[in-house]
Amino acid sequence: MAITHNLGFPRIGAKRELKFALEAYWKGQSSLDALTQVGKDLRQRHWAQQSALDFAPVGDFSFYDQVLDMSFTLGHLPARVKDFHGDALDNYFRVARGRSSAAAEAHAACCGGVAAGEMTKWFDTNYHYIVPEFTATTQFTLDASRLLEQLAEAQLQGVQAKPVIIGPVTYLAIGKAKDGSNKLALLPALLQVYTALLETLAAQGVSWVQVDEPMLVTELDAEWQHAFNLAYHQLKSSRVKLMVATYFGQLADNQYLAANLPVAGLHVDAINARQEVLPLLAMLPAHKVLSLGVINGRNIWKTDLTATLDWLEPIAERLGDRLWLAPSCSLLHVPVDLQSEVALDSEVKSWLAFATQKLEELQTLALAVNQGRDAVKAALATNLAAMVARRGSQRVHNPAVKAALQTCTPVLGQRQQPYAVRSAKQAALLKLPKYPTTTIGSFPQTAAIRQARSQFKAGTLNLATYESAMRAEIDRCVREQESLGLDVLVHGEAERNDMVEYFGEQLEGYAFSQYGWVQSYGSRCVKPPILFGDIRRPQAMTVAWTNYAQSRTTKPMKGMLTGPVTILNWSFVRDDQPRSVSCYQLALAIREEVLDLEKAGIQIIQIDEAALREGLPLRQSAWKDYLQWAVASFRIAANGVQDTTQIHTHMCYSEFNDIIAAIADMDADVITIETARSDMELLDAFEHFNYPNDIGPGVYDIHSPNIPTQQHMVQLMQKAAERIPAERLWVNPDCGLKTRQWEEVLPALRNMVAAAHALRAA
Ligand SMILES: Nc1nc2c(c(=O)[nH]1)N[C@@H](CNc1ccc(C(=O)N[C@@H](CCC(=O)N[C@@H](CCC(=O)N[C@@H](CCC(=O)O)C(=O)O)C(=O)O)C(=O)O)cc1)CN2
Ligand code: MET
Ligand SMILES: [Zn+2]
Repeated sequence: MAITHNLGFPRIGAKRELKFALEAYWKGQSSLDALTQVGKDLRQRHWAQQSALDFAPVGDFSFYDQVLDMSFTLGHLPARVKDFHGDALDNYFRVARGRSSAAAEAHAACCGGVAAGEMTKWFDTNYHYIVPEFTATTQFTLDASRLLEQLAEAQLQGVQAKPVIIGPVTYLAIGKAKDGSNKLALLPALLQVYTALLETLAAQGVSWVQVDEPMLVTELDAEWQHAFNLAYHQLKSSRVKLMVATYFGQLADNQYLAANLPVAGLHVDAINARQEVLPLLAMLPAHKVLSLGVINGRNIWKTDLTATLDWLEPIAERLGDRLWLAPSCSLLHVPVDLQSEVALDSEVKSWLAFATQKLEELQTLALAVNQGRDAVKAALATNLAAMVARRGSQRVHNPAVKAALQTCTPVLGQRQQPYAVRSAKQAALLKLPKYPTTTIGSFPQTAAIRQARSQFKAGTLNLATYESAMRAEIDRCVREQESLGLDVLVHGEAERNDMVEYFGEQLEGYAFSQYGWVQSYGSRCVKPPILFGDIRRPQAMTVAWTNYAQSRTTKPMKGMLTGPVTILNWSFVRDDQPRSVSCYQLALAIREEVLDLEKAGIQIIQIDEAALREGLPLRQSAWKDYLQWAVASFRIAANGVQDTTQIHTHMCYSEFNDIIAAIADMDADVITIETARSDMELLDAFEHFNYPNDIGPGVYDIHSPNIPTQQHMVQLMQKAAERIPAERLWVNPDCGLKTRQWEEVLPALRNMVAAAHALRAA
C-alpha cells in the first residue's frame, strides 16, 4: 500500500485572507485576536482540504515566514531583539519587518524601533525568507509552543499529523555568519535543541516528522557532507521517525549520502530527478521508506497521470509498503484552487492544476497504485484527454513564431559599434551632466491607483476613465521629477499591476489568472502569468504610455521594459519545451517593443533583468549553459537599436562576483544595481573585472522606510568613485519605489539630487 502525504500547503488563503488580515492588523485596524483567528480558520480549512491524505503537514502555516518560525522554535533571534517584551506575535513581526503594528506602538521607546531581518531568496524560487543570523556565541533554546499548538489543533480535527521542520544542516547553511565565524561549529549545540524538539513531538504521539533538507540538492563540500552524517547520527535515537525531505533538484553526488542517512524515510524530487530514482532504489537500505515527489510543486500543469503510472508501477511493485507518494515540494509555490478561476479560458483551464487539484491527482495516482488503474479509470481517461488536447492545440503552436526563431542568430544581439563609440554619440545627443540622476522605474503604487485598476477590471470603471486616471498619475510623476531636478525621467509604472504580469497580459501565448496568487514575502504576493504557448506580440505594449509621458517633459523619458529572462523566471512556464526556447521567443517580442520605442523617438530604454541572477541553477555545473542562453536572450531583446539609443538594464540582487563576465557580455550602456546596503562592496566585482560600461550603484535603500541623508549618499558615491571612474557613474536608488509612500520618496530623492549636485561641485 502506497501512503500519500503532502510537504506543505499554501497558507495565504484562496482569496488572500491571510494577507488582508495581516495588513489590517499592522495598520491597527484589527485586533490580535482577529488575526490569530484567521490563522486558525485557514489551518482548519487547509487540513480539511487535505483530509484524503494519509498524512497532512502541520507547522507549514506561518504568519510571515517558515524560516523565521524555525528561528523562534530554536530560540535563535538576533541579539538586537532579545530584550523585547510584550506579545510574542508582535515580537515576531518586529523581527520580520522592523516594527510590529500600530497597536504595539506603546513599546516604541523600549523595544519598538529595530532593523528588519535581512531577506533573501529561498533556493531558486521567488519566495523570500528571513535570514538566520549567526555569530560564534550564538545559543539555542527550544520553544516548541507554536508547533505544539498547531499540532493540538490538528489532532483535535482528527488529522493524521506530520509536523514539518527545517532540518539542522539546511538551517545552518541558509543563515549568515555575521562575524565571519564558522557556522558549523554551532552544529552540536543546535542538535541538542533538535533532539529535545523531536522528543517533545514524540511525547505528543507524533509518529513521523518531516525534516526539510533541500541543501542536499546543492553542491556540498566534504565538511557539509560530514555535517549531514553527524546530524542524523545524533538524531537517530529519537522516538519519532524522520522523513528527510529533499526537493528542487537532483541529489547527484549527494545521492549515496542521502540514501544512507540513518533515518526512516527519504523524500526525493521525482520531477527534477526522475532518472535518479532507479539507482536510488538499489542504494536504499531495505528498511527505508522512499517518498517520491511525483506531482510538480513548482508549476501549474496537470500531471500526465498515465505516463507517471507507466513509470511508477514497477517501482511500486518493488517498494510495496515502503512507497510514499507526494508532490515534489511544498505547494507553497503554486496558487490554491483552480476552481476560483471563472474567467480563465476554458481550453487552457482544462490543462491546469493548482494546489487543490494537485492533491486530487496524488489521490488518483495512489488509488491506481493500490487498487489498479481500473479503480480510477474515468479520472485517467479525462486526464489523458487533456494531455492529448494540450499537445496538439493550435493555441500552443504558432508556426510563424517557430519560423522566426529559426532566423534568430547571435547577430541579432550585436550592437552596431562598441560601447566607447556609442557612448560618445549618446553623450553628444543627451548632454547629461556628470553623475546623472535617475530612478529605477516605479513610483508609489498608491491605494487610489490599485483601486482604480480593481474597479476597471471589475467593469465598474470604463476604459477611458481608467486611462485618464493613469495619465493623471503620469502627470504627477513627471511634475514631481521635474521639480526634484532629476536628469532622466520615468513615467512611474502606475498602469502596471506587476512588472511581469503586465507584459504577460499583453502577449499572445500567455494566460493569466484572477486568484492565482503566490506568496513572495510576508503579506506580499505575486500572480505569475501562465506561459502556455508560442509567444507573439500582437501590438505595441508600452509605446502609448511612454509617448504620453515624453510629451509632458523636455527631459529624456526612459522607456521601461521587463527583459525576457525576468519575464521567464517569474512566470509559470511551459514544460513541453526547454526554458531557453521560451526565453528566445520572449526576447524576440521584447526586441520588437524596443524597436518601436526607438522609432517613437525614445532615446533611453531600460530593460529590467531583476531575476537574471536569481535564476542561476542551484548547481554551479549548470550555470554556463543558463548564462549562455540568458545573456543571448537579453542581447537579442536589447541590441537591435542604433548607436544613439542608450540601453539601460537593472538588477536587484547584485552579488555578481562569479557572473560578472556574463553581466559585461550583456553590453548594456548603463546598468543600475542594488548596492546601498553593502556599502558599495558589491562594486568590487565590477572594479576587478574592469567592467567597461556605465554603472548606477544604488545609493538609496528603498526596502527601508528610512530617508537617506545627502551626506550618506555622497559618501556612498565617493566610495563608488574609488572603484569606478566617476565619468561612468550614475546616481539612483537601489530599485523601484512602488512599495514606498510619496511622503518617503520625495525627501529621499531631494537628498539624492542634492548629493549629485554636491559631487559635481567637488
Ligand atoms: N513578479 C514579481 N516578482 C518579484 C518582484 C516583482 O516586482 N514582481 N519583486 C521582488 C519581490 N517584491 C515584491 C514587491 C511588492 C509586491 C506587491 O506589492 N504585491 C502586491 C500585489 C501587486 C499586484 O498585482 N497588484 C494588483 C492589485 C491586486 C489587488 O490586491 N487589488 C485589490 C484592490 C486594491 C487594493 O486594495 O490593494 C483587490 O482587487 O482586492 C494591481 O495593482 O492591479 C501585493 O501583494 O499586494 C510583490 C513582490 C522579487 N520578485
Ligand atoms: N522597473 C522596475 C521598478 O522600478 C524594476 C523593479 S526590479 C524588482 O519597479
Ligand atoms: Zn530592482
